[in-house]
Amino acid sequence: MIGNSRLHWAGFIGETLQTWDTNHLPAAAIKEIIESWSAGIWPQEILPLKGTVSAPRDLRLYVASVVPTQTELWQTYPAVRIITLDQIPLLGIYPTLGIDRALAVWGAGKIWGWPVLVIDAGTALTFTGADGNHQLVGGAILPGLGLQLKSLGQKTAALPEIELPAEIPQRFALNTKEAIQSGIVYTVIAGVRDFISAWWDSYPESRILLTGGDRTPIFTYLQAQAPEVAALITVEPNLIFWGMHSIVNIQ
Ligand SMILES: Nc1ncnc2c1ncn2[C@@H]1O[C@H](COP(=O)(O)OP(=O)(O)O)[C@@H](O)[C@H]1O
Ligand SMILES: CC(C)(COP(=O)(O)O)[C@@H](O)C(=O)NCCC(=O)O
Ligand SMILES: [K+]
Repeated sequence: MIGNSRLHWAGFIGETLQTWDTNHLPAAAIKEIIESWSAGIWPQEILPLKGTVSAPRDLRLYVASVVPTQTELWQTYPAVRIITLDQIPLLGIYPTLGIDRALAVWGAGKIWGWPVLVIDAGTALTFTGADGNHQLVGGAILPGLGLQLKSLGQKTAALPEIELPAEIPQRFALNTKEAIQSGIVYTVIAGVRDFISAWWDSYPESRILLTGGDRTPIFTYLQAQAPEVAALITVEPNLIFWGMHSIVNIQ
C-alpha cells in the first residue's frame, strides 16, 4: 500500500505474513528491487526481512496507491497488479475515493461485519463508513496528527515543529510546546468522538475500527478522555491488507 508518507508492505513468505513499513523509495532502489525479484532473489539490502529469504522468480506484487507518481515507478515490473476502485465490490463508490479508504472499509466489513466505520489515522485522518448493504455511506477527511504538527511548525515564525506526546497532555498549557500538543490532541479527540457518536446515531450496532500510523497515540488519548468509547473500538493495523487479501482472492 502506497500512502502519502510511507510504503506499507505485507508479504506472505512461506506460511507466515510479515508486515513492515518503508519510506517512499527512489527510482534507483525500485529498479534494483525489480531486478532482484525478476532473478528470484530477495533484495535484502533494500528490504531487510527476518530470516533467510529467497523469492520465487517473478514474485507477484499487488500495489494499491494514493500517490500516482509512486505507482508509476512499479509499473515496469512485469508481475505487478495494480488494485483499482473498480475491483472493490463496495457499492456507491465515487470516482475519486481513495483506494486505501475503499480497501480498509471493505476489509473491515468482510472480517468484522457490516455496517462498519473505519478511522484511518495516517497522513490524513479519514472516516469511512459503509452500511449493512455494503454500500458506502460516506466519510470525512482532515489533516492527520503529524501533518497538523508539521503545518504549524512550517507555516508560522514562532512555533516549533514538535512530536506527539506519549500521554494525553494537560489541556490548559503554560508553554508553547504543550499548548500546541493540547490544541491538536484535544480537538482531534473531540472530533473523533463526535464522528463516532454521529455514526452510532445512525448505526447503533456498528463496529468501529481504528488503523493507520497514528492509531496508537489516538487510541491512548481516547482511552484517557473517553474510556467507555475506547473500549468499543477495535485497533487493527492491517485493515488495508485484509481488504487487499479479499479482493485478490476473488479475482
Ligand atoms: N517511522 C515512522 N515514520 C513516519 N511516520 C510515522 C512513523 N511511525 C509512526 N508514524 C506516524 O504515522 C503517520 C503517518 O501514517 P501512515 O499510516 O504511515 O501514513 P500514510 O499511510 O498516509 O503513508 C505520521 O503522522 C506519523 O506520526
Ligand atoms: C484521503 C487520503 C489522502 C488519505 O491518504 P493517506 O493519509 O492514507 O496517505 C487518500 O485516501 C486520498 O487521496 N483520497 C482521495 C480523496 C477521497 O478519498 O475522497
Ligand atoms: K494532494
